[in-house]
Amino acid sequence: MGRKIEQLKIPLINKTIYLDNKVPGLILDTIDNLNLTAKDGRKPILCGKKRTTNGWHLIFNLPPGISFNRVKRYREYFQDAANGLIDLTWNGALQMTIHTGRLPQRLPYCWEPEEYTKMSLPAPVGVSHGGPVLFNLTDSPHLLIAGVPGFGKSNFLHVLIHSLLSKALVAIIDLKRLEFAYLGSHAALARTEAEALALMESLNREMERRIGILEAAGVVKVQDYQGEDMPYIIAIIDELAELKDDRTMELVDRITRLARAVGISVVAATQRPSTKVLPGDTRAMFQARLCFQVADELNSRMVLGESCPLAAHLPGIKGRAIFKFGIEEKEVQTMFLPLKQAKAILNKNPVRAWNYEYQAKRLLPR
Ligand SMILES: Nc1ncnc2c1ncn2[C@@H]1O[C@H](COP(=O)(O)OP(=O)(O)OP(=O)(O)O)[C@@H](O)[C@H]1O
Repeated sequence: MGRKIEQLKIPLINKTIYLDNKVPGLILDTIDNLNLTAKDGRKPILCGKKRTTNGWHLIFNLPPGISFNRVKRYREYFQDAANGLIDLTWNGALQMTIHTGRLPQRLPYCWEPEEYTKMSLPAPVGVSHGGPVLFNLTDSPHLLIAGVPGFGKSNFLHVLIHSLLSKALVAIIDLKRLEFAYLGSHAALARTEAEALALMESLNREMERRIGILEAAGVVKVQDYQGEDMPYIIAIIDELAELKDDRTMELVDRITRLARAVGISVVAATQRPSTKVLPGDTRAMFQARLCFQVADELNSRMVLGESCPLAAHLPGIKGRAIFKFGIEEKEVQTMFLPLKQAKAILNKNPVRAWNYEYQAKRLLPR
């Protein structure tokens, strides 16, 4: 994990809750009340407990007849009882990590990609109860962002773009036309349906070209290719629901299915995560999900998966979201990058112009 974000030192605002001695007892009461017992009447046995900087860590032995999956189904009840977020893992015993500290309500933008030398394309998400959260975009190339208006989707896109500009080419579909205009000379911008289609077509051509080159070189992914410079490309779509053209959506689907190996990622944001906006098959290609406040549990489950209603119960704090990557779900506070600061950063530090000039012709006829 990088030093820069760790240095921010997550303030634990509500220490009275986090110091609450009653949490292990409340979890045991919940086990009783849920009647979480095997057929022979045996219950999970608490065999270890310790305080952490951020809450509690409890270890349970499960008797035969109670599976880890069965306990996981009751996670919401344990969270309500402990008034915190709970991670459940299994390593021969049930590990229950309870986060009862509170996250900061605002986290200023602070990012140095050079510190993450082991990741080819590090993307910052924010901080969780466990510390900084970031992921390697090349491991999980596509990211879906959702949430009702006004809680931080666009701000997160600015954070992501600024964090990646020095390492990747960025193409943006912004049919709302205003939000990303200031990036006009740093990224390929598509602001009409026709430009969005042209952008997706050229990304598709670039994908095919790269697949051909890798095939001829006998390598399976861009990271292993030693020939011509093939920068990572991030295609950002702000408000997926605005893309009405079937052909554009077909190309989005094709790129999410085939572009992983050739260094092209799609990051799509939407207020409306329904299957009409994003069909199930395409949705499955987005392995990383970031969900800000949503209207109800149904919407949360649509974005984060059947078992995750958490985004419907987020506190009404701007920038607060649930990040899901693989089986991990984390409540995060995302970084805040006001537009004025974003512009100032660009003016001070014109990024990657050489690469942009070289590749832009392929990305978008301007
Ligand atoms: N991470 C954050 N930390 C603190 N405040 C934030 C954060 N993200 C957004 N905000 C605040 O919330 C406001 C709305 O954010 P943003 O425009 O990103 O929301 P949105 O979900 O994209 O809404 P829309 O769908 O209408 O574009 C911002 O103007 C800013 O004041």
